[in-house]
Amino acid sequence: MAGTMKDPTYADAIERLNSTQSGFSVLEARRKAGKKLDASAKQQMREWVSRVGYQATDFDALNVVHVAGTKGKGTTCAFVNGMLSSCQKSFGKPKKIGLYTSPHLVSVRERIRINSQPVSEELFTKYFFEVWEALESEAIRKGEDPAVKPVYFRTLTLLSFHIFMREQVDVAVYEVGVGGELDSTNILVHPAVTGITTLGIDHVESLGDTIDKIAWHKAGIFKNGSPAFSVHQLVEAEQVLLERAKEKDVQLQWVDVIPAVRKANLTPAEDFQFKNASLAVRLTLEILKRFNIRFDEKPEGSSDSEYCSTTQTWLPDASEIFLQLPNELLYGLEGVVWRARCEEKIVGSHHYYLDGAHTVDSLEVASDWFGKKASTRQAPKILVFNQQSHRDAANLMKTIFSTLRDNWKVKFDHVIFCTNMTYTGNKWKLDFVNNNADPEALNTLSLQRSLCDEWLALDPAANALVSPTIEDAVNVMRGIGGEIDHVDIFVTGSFHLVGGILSILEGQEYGLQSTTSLASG
Ligand SMILES: Nc1ncnc2c1ncn2[C@@H]1O[C@H](COP(=O)(O)OP(=O)(O)OP(=O)(O)O)[C@@H](O)[C@H]1O
Ligand SMILES: [Mg+2]
Ligand SMILES: [Mg+2]
Repeated sequence: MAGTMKDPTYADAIERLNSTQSGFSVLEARRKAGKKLDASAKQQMREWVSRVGYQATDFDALNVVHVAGTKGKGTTCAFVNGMLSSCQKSFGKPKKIGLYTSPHLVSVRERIRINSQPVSEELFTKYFFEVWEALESEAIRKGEDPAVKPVYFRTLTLLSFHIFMREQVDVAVYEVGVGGELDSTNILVHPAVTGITTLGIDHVESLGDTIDKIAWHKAGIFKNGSPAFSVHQLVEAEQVLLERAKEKDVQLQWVDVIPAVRKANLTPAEDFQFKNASLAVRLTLEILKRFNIRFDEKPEGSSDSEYCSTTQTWLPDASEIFLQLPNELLYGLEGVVWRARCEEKIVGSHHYYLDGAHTVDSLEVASDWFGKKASTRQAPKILVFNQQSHRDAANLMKTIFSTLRDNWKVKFDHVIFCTNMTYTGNKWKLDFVNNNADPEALNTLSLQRSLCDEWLALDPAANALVSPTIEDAVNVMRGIGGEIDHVDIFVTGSFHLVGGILSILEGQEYGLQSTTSLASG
């Protein structure tokens, strides 16, 4: 077979995977040409899938929960996974739960999990090369260039399908990558259920710059025959979702915050999190129906639930407002730790607040969360910020500044702008390689320098500085507050940044322990 290696290693797999990143120059060219997501994307993805030996309908067997949205996708998927895991403990089913999310924090394997654990290096390597070699030999058979491969995210999506099929996962929870309609996950034909989380503005270059265009894309995951749920949205967005549902003959159900979910102990205890969790409960109930899972005890206040008097078992009706959650669902929700989202971590006198937010909406949320916590204390405050992609980094940075000033009267004493490079001396961890950033801008730190100037214009009293790597930033911080017993540090703007800080604070092995991103039950 083409390109077959003797005993390929995990590093070999990651190197090949990284070679599929579009690269900065391709992305630039595409941007300049004003290229939107390619309308033939789905057809191309079906072609790749067939080269690996599947038809899209084969994935019906995965009982997929498919989730789109601007914010809260990953969290909602993690909640569904958490509840299914705790049902698995009580009822022995589903037997294997797949979870496909993005981005990753420290290891790319975090994106593909089975029963909450990232797939092992061994399995990842084995299945990666099965996919890779199938793609090459099919290309050669068709007289095409075997070097042409699907791009990074598509390759990972292909790999996830292959792994979940080969490992005989019986439920798979899928987070959409970008948008919905044209996303590589959207070749799914009969998902078990689809869900839309909160919509806002992001990825304007490919999805459009208004909420109705964005809603149109997200609604692309609705499938005839699959129940669909969405949290409430802005009026324009709701209208588009309803129209798209009608066009596909899908009955769309709106999800309000479920009173019983409101009582759950969730982190952060913010409104958006209760919305994510309520949506997740509704999605999970659809899966429980498929597996004929019913609860033994009928929780109080669930009057018109689906109760079976012969077996004395019970499943809440999805449309019901119930006041108390079955324990499996409650513990499943409460056990979820979705790392780098409103995460607090204490290291000596340093109290870290970490959130990978990188849109205006989510930075407002994250800044409010930090403000609420940190404004109560007289302590030095540090901000560490990076956003290396083409999002409007200056605008994102200003969102942090004004949210904290206006809502919490919080100012930062030190502001550090660093790159997304983890270690000093240009050392990258393979899983962190990002070919999509402008290499020239990284070398000259031009983005960091201009952000630094703009911050000083907003707050001349701040000690604002530029740091070439994340490790350098951590070292600078270690030198701050030697005598002081408490320093509040807000790290935000990018998952690469937060993942980098965490791996420096927790060591290389971070992200591969059982506590990573998800701990359930
Ligand atoms: N429903 C929501 N509305 C607004 N902000 C949210 C919502 N849910 C989560 N967030 C914020 O967005 C951050 C990212 O959450 P999450 O990873 O669940 O989103 P995502 O949709 O997967 O994002 P990404 O586009 O990065 O994959 C969280 O830390 C939180 O601050
Ligand atoms: Mg996104
Ligand atoms: Mg995500």
